Amino acid sequence: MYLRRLVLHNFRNLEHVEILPDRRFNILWGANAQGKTNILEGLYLLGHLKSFRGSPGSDMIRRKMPAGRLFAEVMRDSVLTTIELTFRGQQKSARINGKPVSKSSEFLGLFPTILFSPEEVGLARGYPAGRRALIDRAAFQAEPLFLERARAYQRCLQQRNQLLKEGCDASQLSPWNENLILTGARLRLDRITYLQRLVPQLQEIYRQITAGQEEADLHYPTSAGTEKELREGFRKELEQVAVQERRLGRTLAGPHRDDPYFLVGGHSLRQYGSQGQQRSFMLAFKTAQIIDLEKIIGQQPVLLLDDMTGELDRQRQDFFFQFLRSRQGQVFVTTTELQAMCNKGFDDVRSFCVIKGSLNNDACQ
Ligand SMILES: Nc1ncnc2c1ncn2[C@@H]1O[C@H](COP(=O)(O)OP(=O)(O)OP(=O)(O)O)[C@@H](O)[C@H]1O
Repeated sequence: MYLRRLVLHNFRNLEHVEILPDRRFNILWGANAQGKTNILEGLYLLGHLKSFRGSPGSDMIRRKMPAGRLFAEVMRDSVLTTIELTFRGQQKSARINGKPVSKSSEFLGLFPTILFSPEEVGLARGYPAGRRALIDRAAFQAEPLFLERARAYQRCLQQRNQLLKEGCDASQLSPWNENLILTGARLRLDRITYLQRLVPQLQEIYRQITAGQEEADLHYPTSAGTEKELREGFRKELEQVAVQERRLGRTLAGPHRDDPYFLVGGHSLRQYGSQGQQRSFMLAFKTAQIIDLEKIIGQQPVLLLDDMTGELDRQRQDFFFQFLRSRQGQVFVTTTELQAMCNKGFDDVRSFCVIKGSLNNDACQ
């Protein structure tokens, strides 16, 4: 699977950019704040329908313009599919092969991408929500059904929080408890199932990155079990916090509060990990995610690497670029240093110089 053509129109600072990428390695280069990451964001949006920057759709439209548009030609097993996203005000509409799409599930999965960005390195040290989101995004991509089930939990959680806020009585809350337990246990099981597949791979890669010097691990806070056991466990947690929940008016237990812990050498990465260990962990996580996704979907996802040079030292970069060379998939990487990136040993590299929201290879020579 690869991207054959990309058009970004009135998207962020890009007035009209058209890219005919190489099937393997593409470098988006230029000075700071020119629009390189905006192009990656457009690619990510076409795969995930969401920005990795957490921005609302209206932020994506070029300032003073009524609408922005992303268009891509995707080749998969010699079949061409066109995908298109249009942003107008707060509205976002999607098309596949020119036909409007009503359900996001029809669109998701057509253009699988995996992002590696410097911001993600901070997740190991940050709030639990970031670590949950990292795992969820990876799991949803491999198993789109997980996303539907996670949304069912979120909807139930919001309703239950609303009732708690309004000071409802126990009988009103009871059906919501049951639904929360059902959907919450399912969400925990989905996360645990995904991690059971991912973590052995992550451990192996971490060993390789550190030349066998260190071990990494990732634990989900609720112990694995059957769905029934997870339901019973969640029920007990809710019973324990029932009084406090009524006082504070919100749900205090459940998968929305779980804190997955990342470990290196048996110690918490968040509390004791060095910068280098955090970077290595994230590199191992992402590499494991790529390998897993390739196995699951039988296609190579497109990799989006946002300026990794500043985040990874030479040894880790060498490891990662060796891994990239060993696979066949398409890669887009942003950098301010073209030459450094060209020296990574790729045979086919196409570079695009980004200046003030336009492509201009001549001006960059
Ligand atoms: N909606 C928008 N309309 C116009 N310009 C925008 C919009 N959103 C962001 N920008 C501009 O896009 C530019 C940032 O682009 P981008 O994040 O792609 O930079 P970059 O080339 O990746 O830089 P760096 O190397 O610093 O990461 C900024 O100048 C910002 O003001």
